[in-house]
Amino acid sequence: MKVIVTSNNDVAGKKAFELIKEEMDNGAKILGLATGSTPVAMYKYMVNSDVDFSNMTSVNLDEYVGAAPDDEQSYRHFMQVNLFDKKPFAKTFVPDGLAKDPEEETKRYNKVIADNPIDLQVLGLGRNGHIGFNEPGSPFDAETRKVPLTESTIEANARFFDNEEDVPKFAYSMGIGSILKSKKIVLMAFGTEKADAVKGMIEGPVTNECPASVLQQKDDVTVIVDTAAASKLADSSIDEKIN
Ligand SMILES: N[C@@H]1[C@@H](O)[C@H](O)[C@@H](COP(=O)(O)O)O[C@@H]1O
Repeated sequence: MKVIVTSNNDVAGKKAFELIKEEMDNGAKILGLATGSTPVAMYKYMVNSDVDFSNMTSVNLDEYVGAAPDDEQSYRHFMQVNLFDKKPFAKTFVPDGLAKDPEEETKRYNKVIADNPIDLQVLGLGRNGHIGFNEPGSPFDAETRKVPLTESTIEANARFFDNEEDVPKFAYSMGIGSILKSKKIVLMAFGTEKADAVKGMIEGPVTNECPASVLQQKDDVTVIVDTAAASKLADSSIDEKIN
């Protein structure tokens, strides 16, 4: 695990974009993408670059169950607005929040992941250490499935909805087992509210109580955090600082 601390999330987004570009120069064709506020700066750098993504495929981590693609809070909508509408990809996959049969949808999405092995997976981090929507307690070998969201995640994501009651209670999420199959991982986390999760992920025991801690066992993981999210880390955990 390589840990980079940046002065702010814009610098982090630029660094993550550069890592994507580097992988594309090395032949990467399939990106695993994430939503949330964390990757927004990275998408801005992608959109404002002269990089051509029209031969690329993307596979997103998750989607709210019940969210229509054009719902403003759906992750499909987020991806269209922040990236795909401005930088077209050849193919983009996001779980279908409106799927009638959850079991069929998870099977379909597992086939999408198997058919499109991810070269580089971008991740954010939940305040409780979740990745995708793999909440504490999630098995490390899980594939895509329908998962209940924890109170902490519902509360954290309420800022995107008019009322907390409107936050969906379930999501489709790529499982940790599938995430670990990607060749490389870039995880970003910003702000003091992520500092405990960042510490657990990097310095804590590997336990599914902090799902992201499993990344300690994977090669080729780059963690990019701002100074606030890094505030509880020991100096010895930090490999590089970028201002
Ligand atoms: N399912 C998403 C995750 O994919 C995201 O990484 C995380 C952090 O969100 P944010 O980046 O808005 O802090 O929580 C959400 O619940």
